[in-house]
Amino acid sequence: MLGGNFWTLFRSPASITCRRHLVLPEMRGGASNGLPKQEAYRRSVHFLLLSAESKRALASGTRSSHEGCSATSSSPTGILYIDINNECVCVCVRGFELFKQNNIRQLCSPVYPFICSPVHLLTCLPFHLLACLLAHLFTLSSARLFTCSRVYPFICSPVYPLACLPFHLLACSPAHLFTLSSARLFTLSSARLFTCSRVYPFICSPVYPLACLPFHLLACSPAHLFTLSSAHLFTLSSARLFTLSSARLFTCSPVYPFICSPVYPLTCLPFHLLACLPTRLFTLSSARLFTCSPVYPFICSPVYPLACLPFHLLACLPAHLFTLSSARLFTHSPVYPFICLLVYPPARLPAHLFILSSAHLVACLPFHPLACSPARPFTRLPVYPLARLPAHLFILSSAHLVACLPDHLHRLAADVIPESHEFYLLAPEHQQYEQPSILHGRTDVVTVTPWLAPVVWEGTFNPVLLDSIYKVKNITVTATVFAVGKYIMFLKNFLETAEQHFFVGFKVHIYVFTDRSNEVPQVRMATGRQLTVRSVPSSKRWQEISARRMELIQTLIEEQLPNHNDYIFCLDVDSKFHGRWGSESLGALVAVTHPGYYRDPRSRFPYERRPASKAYMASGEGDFYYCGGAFGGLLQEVHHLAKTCRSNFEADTQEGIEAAWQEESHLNRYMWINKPSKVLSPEYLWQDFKPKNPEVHIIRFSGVVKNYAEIRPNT
Ligand SMILES: CC(=O)N[C@H]1[C@@H](OP(=O)(O)OP(=O)(O)OC[C@H]2O[C@@H](n3ccc(=O)[nH]c3=O)[C@H](O)[C@@H]2O)O[C@H](CO)[C@H](O)[C@@H]1O
Ligand SMILES: [Mn+2]
Repeated sequence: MLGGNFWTLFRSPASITCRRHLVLPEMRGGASNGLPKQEAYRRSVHFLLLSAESKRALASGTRSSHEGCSATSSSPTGILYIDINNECVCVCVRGFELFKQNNIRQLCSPVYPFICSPVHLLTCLPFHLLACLLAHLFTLSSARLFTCSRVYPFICSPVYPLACLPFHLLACSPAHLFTLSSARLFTLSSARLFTCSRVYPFICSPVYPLACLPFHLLACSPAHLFTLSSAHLFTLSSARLFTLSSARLFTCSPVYPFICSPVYPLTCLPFHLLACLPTRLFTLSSARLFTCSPVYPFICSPVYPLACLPFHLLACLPAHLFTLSSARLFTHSPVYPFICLLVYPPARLPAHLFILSSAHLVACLPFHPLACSPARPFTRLPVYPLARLPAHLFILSSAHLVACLPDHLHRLAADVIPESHEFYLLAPEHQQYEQPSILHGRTDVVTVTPWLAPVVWEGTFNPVLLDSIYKVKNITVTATVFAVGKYIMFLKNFLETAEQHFFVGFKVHIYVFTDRSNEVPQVRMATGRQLTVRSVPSSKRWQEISARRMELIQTLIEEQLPNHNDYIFCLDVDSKFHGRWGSESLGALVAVTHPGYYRDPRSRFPYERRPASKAYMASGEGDFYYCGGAFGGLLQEVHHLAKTCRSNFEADTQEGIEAAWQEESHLNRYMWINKPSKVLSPEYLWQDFKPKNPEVHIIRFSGVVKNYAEIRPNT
């Protein structure tokens, strides 16, 4: 038997070749294949730990004979097994072949599944993912760290101070792993150990390109430490160090003081950060962190394999997070949906964010409101003991594994539960505009609601600034307008004035719903603006036409407007634009105060007052009276509104009741419960017949005077 410390087997070629147990296929051939034993050994570079049972299955597919034996056997693929105290070491001469075997997963030892697992072949995934698999995780957490010395000698061996970071080593991406086990490990053990520093030969060796080393090693290297420390370490060190290091201190090798030392808690800290290879790190620290290129090429670049793991960086430092979010969030790169999207699918949030939430996310709150939201379960996670990384990785496993594969990224995007983008008001860096004041401004009107939604009046916003903020978001603003029956006559004016005033310079898509498609006027539209005509049935009752809009808006959003990050406004056609209606009106849920009632007490509001109706508003209830002729917001918000109003309207119809002002009544009820995030002043829907009040400095949109009897199908 090989005895307790398997490491001795690999420690030097000499020690290997003199052991009968390790008989490699080439060695069997002896002189016939002309390979010196040492060379044969070097080629037997991939080793796996298999259970005896797995070994049997792999070797022959039979259940015969080998259990507990110390003999060797080989498969046609040149795999050789050695039993060590009932653990089986599999030495694979042609490792890649072995890894390519389809059935390898079943053949893998539960003791060390991740070595044989095909998931390793995901080349750009770093150790987390390797470590993430449930099986691995358990292996790592339960068995390895403390008990594995015999089974996995090179981890546990005192010769190998990385004992404190077992999975780091293992974690090396497949390429690394192979490299390590094949080229490096043995090379190292043979070549480096003698020539390099006694303490950590293979790190210190200039022969060893650090670029190929797993970052852990970087993290461990005193030399790197200094390099890294300038930018990161001190930043990182402040809060966590002592807590985190506590667990380590006992287990770490004195050979590696800086791992164990409370001074160097990076062992337990986000080594992801350190994971950047030296060149990257410089890139990071010099170019990125401070300059915050909006493009963030190093993340997206295929040259940068960590591209798949931006969240590590996110997770590491609030600074990064901010940096990243400021760079990313408005670019919405499809390459990086899960970063760029403002809303993480809660279940797929980078686990680090979960884990670090107690420490980090609070700092990031404004940028990651959802991540921090008390509504999200992960925020209730207890403070994560970072020192216990296996558990940490366990959480990772549920979230990451899927999320990291490039082809899953797009799927992720589709899974997003969209929510408000309003937190991400990212202005261009050098935007010049007039200094704002919190002392001077409109005093004749109220500019904020009791729930702190802005009320948009002329003089309360900077249009240039707002446009620059929303331009970079590359949004499309949809507008719906209904022109059924004779109302088609209003359409031309509506469209022409929209060209002049409605979101000029933005992508605008106007949907016209009409029963008279052939009468839709030809209106020249600017680049980026388009018109779509949809046919709708006419009706004998104007009330029905008006109310049915909710249903059609709901359907439109469901069928045609999948991008939930865009905005929509639903407008009356019998109106014209007279002044700017632009980005200042954007918000998650936007309502316009009715020009006829904004000076009135709520008792005078024409809410639906019959309790039988689902639009019922009791006396003493209600904020403002909002008009049915203009409302909007994020697609998802408006969708919810339209769906709700439609179903309430239809429920009323079932009960034989029609609200006082049809869908407008339902809208008001809805807005009472779902407070609009932005309220537009009556500037945004005036009525031509009404003289302008002094507080109204500009009329932006206004209902034309019309003869109801003439244009409506019924009166
Ligand atoms: C300015 C304002 O807030 N207006 C609202 C108000 O009355 P209005 O008097 O403004 O209602 P309205 O006659 O303009 O009808 C609302 C809209 O429905 C469409 N339509 C209506 C009738 C018709 O035969 N063909 C047609 O296309 C058209 O887009 C019109 O703009 O109360 C209505 C209650 O139902 C709606 O809530 C309106 O939005
Ligand atoms: Mn109208």
